Amino acid sequence: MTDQDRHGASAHPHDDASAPRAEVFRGPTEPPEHAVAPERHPQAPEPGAWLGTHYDQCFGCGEQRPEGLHLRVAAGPGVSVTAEFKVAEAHQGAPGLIHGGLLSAAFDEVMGTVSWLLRVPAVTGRLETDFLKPVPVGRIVHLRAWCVGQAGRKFYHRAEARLDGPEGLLVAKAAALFVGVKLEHFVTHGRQEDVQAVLEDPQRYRSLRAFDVNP
Ligand SMILES: CCCCCCCCCCCCCC(=O)SCCNC(=O)CCNC(=O)[C@H](O)C(C)(C)COP(=O)(O)OP(=O)(O)OC[C@H]1O[C@@H](n2cnc3c(N)ncnc32)[C@H](O)[C@@H]1OP(=O)(O)O
Repeated sequence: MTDQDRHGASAHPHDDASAPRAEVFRGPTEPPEHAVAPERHPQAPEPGAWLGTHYDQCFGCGEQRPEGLHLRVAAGPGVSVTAEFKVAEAHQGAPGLIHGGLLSAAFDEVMGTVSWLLRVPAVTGRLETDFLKPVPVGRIVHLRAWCVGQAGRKFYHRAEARLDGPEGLLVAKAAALFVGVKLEHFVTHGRQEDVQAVLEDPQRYRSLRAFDVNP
């Protein structure tokens, strides 16, 4: 059976007149035509400044999670951040290699931290990862994430991971759609004992005030 037999008159399924048109295939992580360039908040930390953990129990950046990634994220130029972590024993999938889901988690964390420069609390709507090379235990993964566009509440981010430093071997790439939310999102949906603990801790509350200036 030929392609023509399978899909009617045309040789390719996407040539079928009843199939969705090309723009439908752009994908939800691609900024639409009307997207605007993201704006770095005037009070965002200077490039090079450490952004610190947003929550000490966070798997990505929290200091209190022994098995976590312990990402240290720094503001970069424009609307970008950089970060590094060391691949630990607890991060293995195949013997001696990082678990792919944890690399995606690292991307999620750094792209999530881009929100700090925009001063808009946002959560991941969609996250795509291209795994290009295996990543061994014991190596440093250097990450960079940046925002490529905004359309209303939707923020379009990109990220890359390189071995050992900013000029190292490119091992993975990611694209994501983040959706801006109100702080109520966290307060309403989080397990209440954890939410209360955060709200009652003045140190944590100070870091959350970064978001209050935003409409
Ligand atoms: C106590 C306080 C602590 C605070 C600490 C801060 C910590 C931060 C931590 C960060 C940690 C790291 C980060 C993490 O790990 S964040 C954790 C992982 N993410 C989540 O848990 C998010 C779960 N999802 C939701 O809550 C809702 O679905 C959201 C909020 C995302 C949207 O529901 P909402 O009802 O609000 O809005 P909407 O449905 O009208 O959608 C709005 C627009 O977005 C478009 N869209 C949505 N989803 C998708 C999709 N999948 N593909 C394509 N498009 C999508 C949608 O079509 C629409 O477009 P348009 O029709 O307008 O054109």
